[in-house]
Amino acid sequence: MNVNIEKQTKPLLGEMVVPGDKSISHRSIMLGAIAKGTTSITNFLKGADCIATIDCFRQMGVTIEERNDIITVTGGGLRGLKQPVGILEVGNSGTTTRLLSGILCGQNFKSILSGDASLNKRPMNRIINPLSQMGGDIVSIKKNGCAPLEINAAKLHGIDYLSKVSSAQVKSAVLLAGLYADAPTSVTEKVLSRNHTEIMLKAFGGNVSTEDTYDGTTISVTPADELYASEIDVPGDISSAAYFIAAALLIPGSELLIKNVGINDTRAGFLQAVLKMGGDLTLLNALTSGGEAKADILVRHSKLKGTTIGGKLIPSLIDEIPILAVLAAYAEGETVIKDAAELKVKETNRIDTVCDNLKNMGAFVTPTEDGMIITGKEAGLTGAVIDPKFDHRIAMAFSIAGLIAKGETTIKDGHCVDVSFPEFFTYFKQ
Ligand SMILES: O=C(O)C1=C[C@@H](OP(=O)(O)O)[C@@H](O)[C@H](O)C1
Ligand SMILES: C=C(OP(=O)(O)O)C(=O)O
Repeated sequence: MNVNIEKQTKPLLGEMVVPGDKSISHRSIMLGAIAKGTTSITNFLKGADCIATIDCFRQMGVTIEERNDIITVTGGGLRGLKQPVGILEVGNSGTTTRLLSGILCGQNFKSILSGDASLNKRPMNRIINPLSQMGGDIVSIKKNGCAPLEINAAKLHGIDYLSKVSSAQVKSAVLLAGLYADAPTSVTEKVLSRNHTEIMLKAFGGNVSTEDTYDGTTISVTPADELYASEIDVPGDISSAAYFIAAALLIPGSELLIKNVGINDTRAGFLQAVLKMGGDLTLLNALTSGGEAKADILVRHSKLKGTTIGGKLIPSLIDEIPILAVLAAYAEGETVIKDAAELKVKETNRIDTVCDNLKNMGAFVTPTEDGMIITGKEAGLTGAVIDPKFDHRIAMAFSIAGLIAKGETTIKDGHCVDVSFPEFFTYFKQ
């Protein structure tokens, strides 16, 4: 399905909410499924990725129901999962694949995980290596370091793992496997990646601790006898809010309030980057609930300037780089995005896909090994046919670019937004 986008000159005024956070939604199903009792989840994101997570656990005998917009997950405890009959289909979701692999390494049955064409090209040695060090029996079936993955029953040992990448998926896979190990497990990251697993594990009764160490941040988990059901209220997804924040920043006269957005420090780097660019953002009604910080975000149209986005900020805004690149194309001066080589191993190579599509719209952009350099264009961008290569973040970022570009923009295969934000184009039209 191609989506056509016309230039929009009317300001964005009023209030909105965005759907629940994808990372937290995945984890609420996973922990609910291995806990004893019934977990209830409100504001769960019904995006394709999180539905893939639900389907995988249903296939392992977990009862997951929806009533009045509340999802309930009835887990049978840490050892309550049953051997799946068929292949566990993880779709487009790296989070499902990597976190679930950590859990599956601790089970006493065989399982196979496989995804779509994009997922089956993404690197899995980053989890195969540490999980194998723990004694896990996990292999890439095609021996190419990618899914499909086959996992067999094994006894797990605790390890101290120094992660090469700041990746919450790697960290979480190891910590979840650590629940099933014979001794404590730790993961050290140079820069702390999103910490939703640690926060939620505590809510389910897990014993997790975090400390600053010489090498960065070390997160430790002790083997658990059981986890216990909890109640999770998922905050709005800052990654989804980012597109509308960007639209309001770019369209003159806009003043938009986005309510109930997750602003966990390890996730909210986008807000810091926008502030560095001179964006007018105000946080209102900030509070912490279930360990996760949230707030309403008031955003007003702003004249943006170029900046450097790199270093420690990168893990906290990694999924927002496509939309930051769009903002940079409209900012005054040069924006350098660096230390973001991880972009190459997402749903697409996001350095190439962003740069190619920005160039199509007439932007001044140069890809680099670990990011890109963008020089803002006073005359603005011109509408174009955008090929997001089935990458939801690229489709949404360029829909916003199309809103302010001259002429018409067409987003090819726009339905790929279903992965993280199925109602995106409905919100967009409103
Ligand atoms: O743990 C998570 O929920 C996620 C972690 C990030 O990936 P990495 O762990 O590969 O950095 C992010 O890009 C992804 O959208 C969701
Ligand atoms: C990279 C993403 O997700 P995942 O790794 O779960 O596929 C994303 O949502 O941008």
